[in-house]
Amino acid sequence: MDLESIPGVGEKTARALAELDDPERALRTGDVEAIAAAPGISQGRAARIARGAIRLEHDDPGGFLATDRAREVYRAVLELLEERTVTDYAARRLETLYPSPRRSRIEEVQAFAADALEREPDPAVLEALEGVEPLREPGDVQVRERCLATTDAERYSEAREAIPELSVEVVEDAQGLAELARGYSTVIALDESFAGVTLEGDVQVRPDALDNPADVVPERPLAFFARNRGRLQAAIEVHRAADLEPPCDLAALEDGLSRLEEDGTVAGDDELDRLTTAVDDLDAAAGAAESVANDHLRQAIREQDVTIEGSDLLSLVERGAGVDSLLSRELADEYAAAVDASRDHLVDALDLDQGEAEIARRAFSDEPTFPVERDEDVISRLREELTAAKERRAGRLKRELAADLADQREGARQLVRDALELDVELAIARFAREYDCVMPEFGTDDAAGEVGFAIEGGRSPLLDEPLEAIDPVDYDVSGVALLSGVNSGGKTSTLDLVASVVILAHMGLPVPAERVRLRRFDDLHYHAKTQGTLDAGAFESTVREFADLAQGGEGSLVLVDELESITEPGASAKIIAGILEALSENGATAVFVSHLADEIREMAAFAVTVDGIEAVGLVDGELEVNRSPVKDHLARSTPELIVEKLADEARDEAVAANGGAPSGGEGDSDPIFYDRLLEKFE
Ligand SMILES: Nc1ncnc2c1ncn2[C@@H]1O[C@H](COP(=O)(O)OP(=O)(O)OP(=O)(O)O)[C@@H](O)[C@H]1O
Repeated sequence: MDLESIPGVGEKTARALAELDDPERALRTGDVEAIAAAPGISQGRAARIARGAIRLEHDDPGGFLATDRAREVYRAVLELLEERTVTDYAARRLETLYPSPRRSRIEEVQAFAADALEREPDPAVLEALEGVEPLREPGDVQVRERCLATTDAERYSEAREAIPELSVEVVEDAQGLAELARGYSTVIALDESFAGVTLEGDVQVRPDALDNPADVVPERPLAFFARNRGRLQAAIEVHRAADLEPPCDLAALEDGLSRLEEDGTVAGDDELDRLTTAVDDLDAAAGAAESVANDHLRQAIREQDVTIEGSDLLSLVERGAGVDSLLSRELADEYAAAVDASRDHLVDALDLDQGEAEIARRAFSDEPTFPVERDEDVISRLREELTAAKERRAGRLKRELAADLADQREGARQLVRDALELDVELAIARFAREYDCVMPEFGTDDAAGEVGFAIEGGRSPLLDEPLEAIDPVDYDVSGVALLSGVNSGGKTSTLDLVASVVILAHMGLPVPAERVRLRRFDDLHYHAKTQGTLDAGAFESTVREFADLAQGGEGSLVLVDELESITEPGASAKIIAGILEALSENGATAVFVSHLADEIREMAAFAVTVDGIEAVGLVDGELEVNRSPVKDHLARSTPELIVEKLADEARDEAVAANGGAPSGGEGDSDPIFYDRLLEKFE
């Protein structure tokens, strides 16, 4: 894929994207997280790039959302979807869904959405998703006890490149290797020429080492799994809870992970634990063993009556002999017992095996001394012995576990991707359930004679009301229509409903209605109500904008809310009538909300449809509104209904005051006056 051919991707971004492991996969699957891993690319930019790649694939010119309000509505419905994701990944991935005029794109997402609607948003799955995140590559792994060695400068560079986790040393000859073996637990010689050389220490000759890095540094795959252990366990849980087809053997992966500590070492091996504890506790145990011997001896000395002949004492003193010779002479047995106890203590405390115990026992000399002291050289040897055994064991376990896990790497990646993708699907499923959505039905490509849109039982997701408080709205428009209606009748909410349904439908998603039929639009121009009268400059630019709109318009859906405030009512009606004429001639679909519907109709050179949201009457003194616009019907205005309401109230008051007979002409509430007004509205 030529990255620079993606809309919005220049040379610099293309270079950044090329640094990704698999840029094509990331772009193809809309993996915003992976795209954002490219240097200098934010999540928001990554989503735009992903949308650009999709546009390129579907030959989509873009620009469906042609106005600020259209973009706002898109953002609002997207937010409703994003709110229903558990993971950040899924929220970012949803950003790659955008309204497109292209059939192939709409159908692609529709197929995905149809699968999504089959999903059950089980609370256990949602809970398990909390722990899933895209996998991370481990940071720098450095292994200090192993090194690579070569005599060749070229191999040296090759080795540094292939296995950066180990240090690479250049040696002259076998002598050099021997020196390295003193500093490292394991030396891996890369040159064939060293084959057959025997040296002290763990020196391995492995000319193929660079081809099998995981064998030489099992820490590498282990670090990957250790770093991602929690995420992988959560993804396993998601697969189980949702009963998803797993891309790898879940039990084997789980078993491998359970053998891994968070720092990449191997867990759950008794022998390794024993050796690790022995190394860690060696000093403390040696100190304790000394105390055992000394306590023992002290006790023995205290309890002993030492009888010594004067001549013997004299000779001892003359020889300058210390208490040690006295000990060996008089307390030899006690000393032997005390030292034995200390040796036993050391062996038991560190749980040493036979070979180690033999060394450990030598830490306390048979030569009597008081106080008894460990031989530091012996303790050091023991430490070296234990450490080497520990590293050998850890190395073997790591290699075994790394071999078990290495094959699961791809499966593990897929496992997490599938879990994250499920979150995207579940967000769509939850949105669709909560808003009682259906998949919309698109008509054929040509608009001629076709419905623009027809919504049955639609409920605007933008209304700030609980779903059960929203009255379902039916509304269909083909061609151009004016929408009249009482104040606060729901005209703006109807435009919002149309806009959100059309946007969701063009995103390929289900829509909040009982049934929706529509044609495929090229773009959506939604103009929100302008606040107050525009000044001359703003008026001019608005008229210019509509002039542009009136030029194009074929394949456009134009929604306009109370444009009349752009200037005084008479002039507004003329301008709106002109715009409607042009849009109608161009075959656009349009709904203009206006309080001047009647005047505009008068001005228009064609029979513009006027639909109306009507107050059906007064119920307990409150206006009751039929939220579904009535076709070809200018809605009665609110003032008329208010007068009707006042007339009714006045009549009731009069009846009450006169014990039944309406009088008229008295007090504030004059029914006759209100009736006179009502006649004028007829
Ligand atoms: N379908 C509906 N179901 C329930 N309530 C609704 C519905 N449509 C609108 N409403 C309520 O009516 C209020 C007014 O709606 P809206 O602003 O759309 O009316 P309007 O006709 O555009 O008003 P105006 O005459 O001021 O322009 C909304 O805030 C909402 O509370």
